Amino acid sequence: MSNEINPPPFRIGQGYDVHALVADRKLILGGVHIPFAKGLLGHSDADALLHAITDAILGGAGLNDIGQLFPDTDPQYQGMDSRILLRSALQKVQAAGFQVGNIDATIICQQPKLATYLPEMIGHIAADLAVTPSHINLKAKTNESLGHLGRGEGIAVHAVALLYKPS
Ligand SMILES: Nc1ccn([C@@H]2O[C@H](COP(=O)(O)O)[C@@H](O)[C@H]2O)c(=O)n1
Ligand SMILES: C[C@@]1(CO)OP(=O)(O)OP(=O)(O)OC[C@H]1O
Repeated sequence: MSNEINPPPFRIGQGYDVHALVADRKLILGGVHIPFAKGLLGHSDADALLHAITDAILGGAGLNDIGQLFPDTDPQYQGMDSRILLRSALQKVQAAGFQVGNIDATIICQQPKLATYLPEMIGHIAADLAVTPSHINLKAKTNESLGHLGRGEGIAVHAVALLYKPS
């Protein structure tokens, strides 16, 4: 039987984001303010973790990407809390008939150490995606001092999302 007539109930999505670390900005990841000498540069609050997850769920649903939905040329998104963008993306994903199954993400961050902040980030993401925290997994890795990420010039995030169509 053709997949077009009877598509599988599961879809995967992948997301990636990177932002530069600069002075005089707050470091916000997963909606958590992390005390550090630098923060991420961006049009919004530059929450690279939430942006990668937003792109993963949008990608899974075939809904383009965060920059197309929320352009960085639009003043309404300046300084925007990225949790609002994530919740807005979820509404679009749900309107397309999908729910979030689980999320797995890796934050590539030479400094600061993030492990103690991950549970709070998971709580925010779970609440915003209307799932329990057991559906969200986050990992932090250094870049072993290699390259621009290893020199602490920025933070990057890779995320995958499993979406399903409720039967
Ligand atoms: N920003 C980070 C980076 C890493 N961690 C924790 O350290 C462990 C070892 O990281 P390596 O990159 O050296 O493999 C990692 O598994 C995390 O638990 C962290 O908390 N914050
Ligand atoms: C979130 C948006 C919108 O404010 O801007 P930035 O904070 O610069 O982040 P980016 O990861 O470049 O993604 C898309 C944007 O349009």
